[in-house]
Amino acid sequence: MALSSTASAPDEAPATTSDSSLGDVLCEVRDLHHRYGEHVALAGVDLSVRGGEIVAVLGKNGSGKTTLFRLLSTLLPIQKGTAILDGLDVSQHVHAVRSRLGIIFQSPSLDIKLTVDENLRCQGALYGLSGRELSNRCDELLDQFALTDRRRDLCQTLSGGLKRRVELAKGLLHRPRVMLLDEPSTGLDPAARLSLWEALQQLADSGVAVLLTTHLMEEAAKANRVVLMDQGQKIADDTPSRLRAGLGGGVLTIVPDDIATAKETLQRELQLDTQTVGETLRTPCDAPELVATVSRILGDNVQSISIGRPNLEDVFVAKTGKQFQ
Ligand SMILES: Nc1ncnc2c1ncn2[C@@H]1O[C@H](COP(=O)(O)OP(=O)(O)OP(=O)(O)O)[C@@H](O)[C@H]1O
Repeated sequence: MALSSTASAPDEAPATTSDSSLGDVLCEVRDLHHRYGEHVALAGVDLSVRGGEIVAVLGKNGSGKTTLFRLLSTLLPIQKGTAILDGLDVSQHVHAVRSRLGIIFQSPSLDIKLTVDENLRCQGALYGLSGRELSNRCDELLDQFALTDRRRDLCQTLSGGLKRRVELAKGLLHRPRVMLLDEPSTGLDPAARLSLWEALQQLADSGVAVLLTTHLMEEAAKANRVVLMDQGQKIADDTPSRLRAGLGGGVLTIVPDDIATAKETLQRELQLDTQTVGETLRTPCDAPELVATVSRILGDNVQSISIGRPNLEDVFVAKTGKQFQ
């Protein structure tokens, strides 16, 4: 069994964008509600994203993330509340809002029977670009996303990561001020995710407001700010490090052989409440001596015990009393 009281590997890059380096608020949502019939999908959400900022909306399946995006992208009418994009009221300026918005939805939007170039050109034409302007813009984006040498390849021959980069380039052709990405990492391997995040950071550095949804903790932890959603409501909104620091103290992580028995033993013997997270039991812990006590109580039924910093999953559990997964 491994015992450790050192901090676990950090799950996030620190939020590096200081407030002074951010631009104007380009996306603002106030008291946004949405119902599908009797079902409440959004119950009064407030949210803002400034130019240069990457904000991750993190929530379990069904928490309302996609609904929020559909409203912002004018695909659903706003029933109650307001959404302002680049100074324009979304419910009143549908076409102007669309021209300022880049969107990447969960489902792929590329025509895989066309080349990379052809996909970009079709998109450009939809936004009224043509001639030299369109050619120059395609060249610029292909270069930015390291796609120039693949421009004549059919999209069906590209890897998942490359396809996502083409989608990003496509979404950026018309120079949107706000970029919405719904679960952008879906289906990507770790290397492709890394490359996608580099591209997102470049975007933010160029002044674009980036708003993305995710249900991946490690992805949200890379954003400048995380908005935690649960059952159509915002339950937290801060930088990843401040959210984690807000919990204070550390978190005890136990990897038992038999998780159910260990949970029951800790409750019975120590009155210790633990949350099951994957194959582990986790609980807030400010007393390092608890490691030895838990080890003694669980005996052979434990592979490792460690104390580390809280992660965003711990924040979610603390705010909602529910497990994230
Ligand atoms: N067209 C619809 N009709 C009825 N209910 C819907 C519809 N679309 C979504 N919902 C419900 O609204 C709630 C919010 O759904 P939404 O898709 O916005 O959540 P989400 O956080 O994006 O989930 P996921 O991570 O699974 O995409 C869920 O309870 C969902 O079942």
